[in-house]
Amino acid sequence: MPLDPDAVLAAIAEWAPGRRWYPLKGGDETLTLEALLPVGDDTAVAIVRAGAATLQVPVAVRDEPGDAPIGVVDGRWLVDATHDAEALQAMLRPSASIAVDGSVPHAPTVRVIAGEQSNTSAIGAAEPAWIAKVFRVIDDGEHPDVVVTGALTRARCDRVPALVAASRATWTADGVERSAGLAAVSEFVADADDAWTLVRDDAVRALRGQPRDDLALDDLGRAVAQVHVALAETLGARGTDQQASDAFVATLRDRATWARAQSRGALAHLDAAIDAHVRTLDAVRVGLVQRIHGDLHLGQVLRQPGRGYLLLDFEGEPLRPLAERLLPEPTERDVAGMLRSFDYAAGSAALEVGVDVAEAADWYAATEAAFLAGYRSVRGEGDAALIRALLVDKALYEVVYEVRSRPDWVPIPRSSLERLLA
Ligand SMILES: Nc1ncnc2c1ncn2[C@@H]1O[C@H](COP(=O)(O)OP(=O)(O)O)[C@@H](O)[C@H]1O
Ligand SMILES: O=P(O)(O)O[C@H]1O[C@H](CO)[C@@H](O[C@H]2O[C@H](CO)[C@@H](O)[C@H](O)[C@H]2O)[C@H](O)[C@H]1O
Repeated sequence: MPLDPDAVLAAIAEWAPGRRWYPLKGGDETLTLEALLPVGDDTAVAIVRAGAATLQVPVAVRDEPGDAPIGVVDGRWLVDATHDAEALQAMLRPSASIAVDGSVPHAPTVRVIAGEQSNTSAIGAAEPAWIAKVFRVIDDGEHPDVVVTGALTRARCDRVPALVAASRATWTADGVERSAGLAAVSEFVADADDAWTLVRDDAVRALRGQPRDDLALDDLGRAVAQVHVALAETLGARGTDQQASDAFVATLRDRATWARAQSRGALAHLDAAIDAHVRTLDAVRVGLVQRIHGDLHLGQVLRQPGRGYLLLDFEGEPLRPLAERLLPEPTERDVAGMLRSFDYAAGSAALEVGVDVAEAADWYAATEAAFLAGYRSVRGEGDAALIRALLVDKALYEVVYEVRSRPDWVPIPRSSLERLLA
């Protein structure tokens, strides 16, 4: 039975603003339906316009609400198709409006992973198991996660889960043809530990003087460097001339301006220090640029017994426009991202233990040294002045991220900035 577009949109408009992945937090935007792409019986992908964002909402009609009901349409349940094995796999197969590169082994059941995600990921209990990441905010053009993970998979780099398949849709909105990536399916890394938990717990134990395991963070440094080498080999690296270097540095200045405007006063006491920092950017130079991770932090890293550390989620920073996230960047940005994450682990551990973050200084220094030693064993870690500028850049971004998402954590990046800018 064809779905009634008006009824589908009405149900989605009620439900979507309450989802973690919903990008606009005001809640009073008018949603419009750009397309409803059928992908089988009673299943469709709704392409929804919400403010400046385009959202993907896969839906199915069922007799029962299941564990992810959206609303009632024509007396039946409209459900979130990412939670439904049959419907999810229908959208991972080619259809009239959806092209799929690769093929996904059949899974009798799927399980959506819980947590604070920008997208929705479901594990398919197939042989071998896979994880499908369904992008929620979609945009025209290549999806960075698909481009980068695809290149690393083709290069047989085992520091990322292999890309199994990727889907993209084409539709027409207001007479204009649009085409965007919808989902990426990757090898599921079983029995893996999340590196944020490992490293943060290690910081807590260090602050409490408790016995600790060796986390072998030199292997994490090697993993990041191996990914950088593989990306340069597959997608290319190029030198920058003065003009390109200046243009990059200008983006750091713009980001500082953006962060000040978006930080709801959280950076007001650092006004003079940020001004002084912005002036020092004149001396910063960028050498090589290439595709990088772009939002590297410990939450994007898994450790699998016997395999070591692996990197996930090459989408770049979710608060940045997609076009910017596709640009080549200095690898120093990823090195700085990981160092910021160690500092976050220290800040979060200090909050838990109830001590000043200064007490974690030795832990931080040893953690940074292990990571950088591993990185350096594969390739040079880069330009120190650029890394410092990118540490500040990331901490400024993090203040905005925390103001919007986790106000209790604003003090973590803000106290880092106070130290970095002192
Ligand atoms: N290939 C994988 N194998 C095992 N777990 C994974 C895999 N990919 C993602 N995960 C888990 O899913 C979480 C979210 O994945 P991620 O790609 O970071 O999504 P998002 O962009 O929505 O944050 C990760 O932190 C990790 O715990
Ligand atoms: O994982 P995402 O791509 O959605 O990244 C966003 O959320 C991250 C938090 O989940 C945020 O990372 C910040 O918090 C981490 C601890 O939770 C910390 O390890 C990172 O260093 C810190 O930047 C990331 O900035 C944001 O883009």
